[in-house]
Amino acid sequence: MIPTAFPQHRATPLLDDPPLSTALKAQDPPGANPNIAGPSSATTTLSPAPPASGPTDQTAAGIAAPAAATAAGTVVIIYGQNQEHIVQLVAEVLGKPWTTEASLGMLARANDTAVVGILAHDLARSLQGCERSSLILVNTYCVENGSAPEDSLTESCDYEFLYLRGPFLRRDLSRFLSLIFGQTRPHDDLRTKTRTNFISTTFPDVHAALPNLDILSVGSDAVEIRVDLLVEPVPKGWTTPPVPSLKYVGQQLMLLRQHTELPIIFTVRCTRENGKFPMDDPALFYKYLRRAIQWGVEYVDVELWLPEEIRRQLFEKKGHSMILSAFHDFSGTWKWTSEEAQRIFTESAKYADIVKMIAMVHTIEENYELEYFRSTIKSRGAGPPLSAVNMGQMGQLSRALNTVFSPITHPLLPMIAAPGQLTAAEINEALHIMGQLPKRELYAIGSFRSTPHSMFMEKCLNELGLPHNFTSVDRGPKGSMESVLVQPHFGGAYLNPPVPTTTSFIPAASDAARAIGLVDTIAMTPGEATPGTSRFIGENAAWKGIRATLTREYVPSAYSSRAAIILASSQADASAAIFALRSLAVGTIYTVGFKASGPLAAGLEPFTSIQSVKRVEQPFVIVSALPPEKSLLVQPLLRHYGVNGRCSPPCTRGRVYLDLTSGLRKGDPLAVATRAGWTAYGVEDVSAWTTVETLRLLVGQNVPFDFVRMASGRPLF
Ligand SMILES: O=C1C[C@@](O)(C(=O)O)C[C@@H](O)[C@@H]1O
Repeated sequence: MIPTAFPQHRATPLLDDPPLSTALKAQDPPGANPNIAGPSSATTTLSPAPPASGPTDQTAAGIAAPAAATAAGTVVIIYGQNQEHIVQLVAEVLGKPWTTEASLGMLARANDTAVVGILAHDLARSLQGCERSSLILVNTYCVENGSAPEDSLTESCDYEFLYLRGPFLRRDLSRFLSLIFGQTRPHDDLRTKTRTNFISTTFPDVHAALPNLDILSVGSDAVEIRVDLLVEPVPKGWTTPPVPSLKYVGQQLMLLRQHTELPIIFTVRCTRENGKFPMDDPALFYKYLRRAIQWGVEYVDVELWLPEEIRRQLFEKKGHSMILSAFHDFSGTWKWTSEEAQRIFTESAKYADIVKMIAMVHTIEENYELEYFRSTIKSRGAGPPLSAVNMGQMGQLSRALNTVFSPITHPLLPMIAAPGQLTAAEINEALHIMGQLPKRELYAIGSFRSTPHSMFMEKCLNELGLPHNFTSVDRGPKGSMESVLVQPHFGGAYLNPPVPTTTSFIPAASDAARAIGLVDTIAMTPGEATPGTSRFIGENAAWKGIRATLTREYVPSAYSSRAAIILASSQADASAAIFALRSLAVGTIYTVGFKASGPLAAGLEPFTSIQSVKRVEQPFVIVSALPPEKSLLVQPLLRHYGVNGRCSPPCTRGRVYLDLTSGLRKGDPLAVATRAGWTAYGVEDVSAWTTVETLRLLVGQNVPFDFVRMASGRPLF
């Protein structure tokens, strides 16, 4: 049983709000400038330069630069009868105004300032004589009654978003839009990891996977949906079709995507390569794989036997999806040392972001040959990374040695996807035995002793089959932390509360940690695995937790150039949030309760009087990092802007409230925010995302958000 883990948001009874003026007075920082920005400066403030460290850390985090514009073209949302709400929702998630048109001919030039909705029924007529290349057509379709869009409609569009109304809709939409517009690049993120795994799910129906999906995907960086293994239900007495229909596949994919934040790999495996898809019609493969790109799937598996023209076209049309070229040899006569192996790689690499080569073997030596082959590919330098493993019991060694997208299984799956597959824990155990993953002493330093959080960390280590020890130590008198860091097997730590970057025992700090001024994680520098001789780096995981929370239901560019307000009693409490907002290129950040100084201060304006509130445009985001006893003070602002705020840009309704306060608080700002129309998040979401990042920094493994959130003891939704 996983223990209850994180600080819980306590819903205390609503207290009366202090008036807005009292709230601001109470928070006036000493010496704050009373001449605060008027409306014009609020809207024309120069975009603050991103923090010096921004790009480096952002690249490492797989974060595409926040685009001010969504895409080079007008985003046209095609919607069904009585489904106009989806146009508004898309606009909200993109942070743009919207309109509906009866004809696209009216849109003279590419214009990315607004989202345009058009009824599906009007599309074909309206496209005639229209400059198609300046439009990005996204078909939206509600699958509520089990129906599916017309093929011809889907094919005339660039992308398609299938949806069900419900609690996941907005999140799923944000993920879809972020991917198709290149605003999140999960592949860039994964490329920086030393090892990556994906779980091959083998369910005939994704519904069966949902109850265990969180636990199934611990240790995975992506989830594979084996489309060829899906079995479409048919009425009694009917025969099951040889392949699941696109309609069924679309619904299954939508369901899976709604239940995991991990990137999805869309695989249609043919009969010759251990799959179920017949090979007599390559065009059918094209149809399914092309559709996966239109659906915004992160990775599309394209088999090498498919005609070159099909592979080329898919690669050319991949948008921001990544192509995984796949080759399997079941003959039992495969030779990694052959020229054929080199040729297969070269051919695969022509149209691939990752090349996957897999062969059935019968001797242990064939694993050594594979390792030699891997080294020859590495020595070629340029080209896509190689993911290569052997199948069969004799090939298991190669599954531990492969570092790029190792296919893994889990005991809760109905069957293994290929002979010899291992679990994430088995791979880690094997690596440990082979001396590739030495045991490390990890620490939680601060006020953690016997807290649920460190118990949860230990649980994760067990689940992942990692050999490390995890110890909680209270931060004691001066010098006590240094003594931990010099332990011979010290292998990393997380620190709560964080410590200033300037603290003497903190080793080198990452760019982000330096800009924020705080270190919350001490991790081994990438590529090092041996405790005792390793070098360490001070990191800040909190800002990534904040950013991940902020972008769950809005794409990064929704924040671009828009006003934000941060309330805190000190800059230290606000700095990770400032950094996260800067990484999203927000406009002016108004501060309440503290005055910023140093590198983070550029573009911040203290917000001090009631007049200032009246003159400032509607902020898109409010973050409160107030201590619990002052948490009440944010409520008047939430109410004021929730009801009275002037919108910018006009007609966009979205706004985000993030509450970073933990502990017994006064009032219930989250409830106030929700009632006033804000998309509200509490500290539990940020803590869960931060834990995901911390584990990744400390042990290089992915523990999905939903698993962490589930373990925090509160139902997810
Ligand atoms: O390509 C692969 C690898 C695999 O065949 C394996 O050997 O683990 C399993 C498949 O599901 C996946 O698509």
